[in-house]
Amino acid sequence: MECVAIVVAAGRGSRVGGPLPKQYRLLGDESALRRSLHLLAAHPEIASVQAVIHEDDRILYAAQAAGLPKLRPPVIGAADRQGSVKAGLDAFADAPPQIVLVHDAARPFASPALVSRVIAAAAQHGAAIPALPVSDTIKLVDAEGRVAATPDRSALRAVQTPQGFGFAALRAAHADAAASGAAGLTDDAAVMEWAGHAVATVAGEVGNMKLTYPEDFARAARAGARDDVRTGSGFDVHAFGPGDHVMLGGIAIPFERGLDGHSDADVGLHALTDAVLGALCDGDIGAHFPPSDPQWKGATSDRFLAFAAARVAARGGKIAHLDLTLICEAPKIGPHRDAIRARIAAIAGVPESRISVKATTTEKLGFTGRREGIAAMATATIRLPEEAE
Ligand SMILES: Nc1ccn([C@@H]2O[C@H](COP(=O)(O)OP(=O)(O)OP(=O)(O)O)[C@@H](O)[C@H]2O)c(=O)n1
Ligand SMILES: C[C@](O)(CO)[C@H](O)COP(=O)(O)O
Repeated sequence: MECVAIVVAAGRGSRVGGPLPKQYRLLGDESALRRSLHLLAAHPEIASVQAVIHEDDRILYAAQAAGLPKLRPPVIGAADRQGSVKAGLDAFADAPPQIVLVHDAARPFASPALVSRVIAAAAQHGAAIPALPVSDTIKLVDAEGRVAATPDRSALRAVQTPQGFGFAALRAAHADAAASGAAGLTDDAAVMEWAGHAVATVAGEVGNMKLTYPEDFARAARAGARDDVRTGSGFDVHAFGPGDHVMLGGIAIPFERGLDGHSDADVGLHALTDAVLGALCDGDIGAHFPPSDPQWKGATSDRFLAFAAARVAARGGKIAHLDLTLICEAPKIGPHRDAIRARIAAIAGVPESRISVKATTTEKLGFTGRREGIAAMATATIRLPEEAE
């Protein structure tokens, strides 16, 4: 069952104000839009992601989308959210998927678990939205602000995105609503209700706030400060054997020997993979890629680090920093340091400015000093959302 996602990001953020639309403002080191795109693009059940943007934001968007997988070219939105969602749906007309999620760029803190919950419920019920019980008493007021009624709070819910739907039903509902001039439908569930469909609810998340007012950015900063920051370490050794190059940090370095190993023996990428898995408390490289399994014989080690990085992303986390130390008398690492940093950055999907590569000898002492092999130590720092607990 193919599932795609639409991220609506064409709003102007007038209630927040400021020189940049709110979805492009930085929250720590990333914008709300990039966080929302990353959440969906990294999710294993989502095939592709369609962003809907304002025509004035093409350059801003390109910077935020850089390097993210599964993104389709953006489409231009409309004057209201309802019209922007319709533009996103129309972009899939040629190859309609079964399920579509619609998510606000302005909700950057949804978790991968919530995405999975909505997809499962949408597949089962045809329409599903995250909902939370309300804790305030809600009043209906008249035009003068006088209380007209107090609805029964136990039946009220505050609803969020991502919202999930059968694609064909949502597209038809939006088309009919637009043709009938039905306006003021502030979420996609309301469009489906208008068209006569039942909508199921799943548990929402307290942390899945929408950035609507200036104060929400201060709240978001406090939430970010509660991220679960973890460090992992990794260590690996491979002995020299016959060959004319060694693989180190994902690049081939010409040398008078090779490194022995079941895979390509890239001792640097192995140490980094274990460091990332260690930070996740997710076993080690041997548990995920057993040397006894013939399919890993001769494998290039970039897949091991990419796998570990994907496990961080699947938990809604990010790699904040990788630090690799290569220990050998030869080959000389210095001339290759920049190439190694660039390669590790590309494999792990982390900016190069967050990758450190160092080298040292053991002053001719021990097995590395006797030029019997190469050792590598690594440290990884990752940030997981608080919900990951
Ligand atoms: N014409 C619009 C209006 C809104 N949105 C998107 O819908 C989401 C929820 O809307 P809201 O929080 O109201 O954003 P804005 O419309 O930008 O905010 P404001 O009403 O304060 O201008 C946001 O990700 C916003 O970018 C959109 O794609 N197209
Ligand atoms: C879709 C939504 O986020 C669900 O709570 C909300 O309705 C969007 O409202 P907005 O006025 O467009 O921000």
